[in-house]
Amino acid sequence: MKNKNVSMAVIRRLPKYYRYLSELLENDIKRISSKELSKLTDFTASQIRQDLNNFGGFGQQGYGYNVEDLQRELGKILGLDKTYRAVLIGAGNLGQAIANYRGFSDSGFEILGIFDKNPKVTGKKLRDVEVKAMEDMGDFIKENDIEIGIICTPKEGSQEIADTLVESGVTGIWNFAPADLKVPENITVEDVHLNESLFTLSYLLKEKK
Ligand SMILES: NC(=O)c1ccc[n+]([C@@H]2O[C@H](COP(=O)([O-])OP(=O)(O)OC[C@H]3O[C@@H](n4cnc5c(N)ncnc54)[C@H](O)[C@@H]3O)[C@@H](O)[C@H]2O)c1
Repeated sequence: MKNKNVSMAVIRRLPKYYRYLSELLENDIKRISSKELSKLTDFTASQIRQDLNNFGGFGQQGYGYNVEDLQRELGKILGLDKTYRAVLIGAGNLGQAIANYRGFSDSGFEILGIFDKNPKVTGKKLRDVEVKAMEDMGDFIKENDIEIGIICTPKEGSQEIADTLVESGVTGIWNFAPADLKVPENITVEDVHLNESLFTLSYLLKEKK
């Protein structure tokens, strides 16, 4: 599969293709042209063909794409054909919402451990997972072969949490804290900065007036 040096812009479009293809499959639609996929996704047909060609191309001239094959292959490209073992830190409003959402575990992201520094929160259960004290996190990560850390704490303390995650063997961080974490090169951080997204909306609304 020729997926070396694929740009981040392409990678960021793949989940959207995957989502629409999954919906098509649910609706029992067996094939789709890049033109039809373009109408759904708002990407141009040539963009779609170019994007998919990065990975070897899956369409056939005059036929389009086989929805099931393409969805499965994109799933593999996105790494969704395996399960991921994760811990979540910060069992507050956001942490609880994420831990309670079944969609993530259905996609193969299993939250096996939840940690919080507040003793009033530790001992409580979120979807059968007991919230543990931060002191227990390092050993838990090592013993349970955890790959992903989900940070749902305030900015303060988030860098120290990231450091502990990395020292303990985590290789991916899903970061909801409004902080730019410093991590070694071999560690992948995906930030979800909800406020920044909201401020972009605010800008775009202002520009329309
Ligand atoms: N709640 C949302 O919808 C939302 C929206 C946008 C951004 N965020 C961001 O997500 C983060 C969490 O927000 P929230 O609303 O869930 O906050 P919250 O105050 O409800 O929960 C934070 C939890 O983290 C724990 N915590 C704090 N510092 C810690 C540390 N150093 N180690 C371990 N645990 C620690 C607290 O005890 C608490 O249980 C914040 O950074 C916030 O900016 C949340």
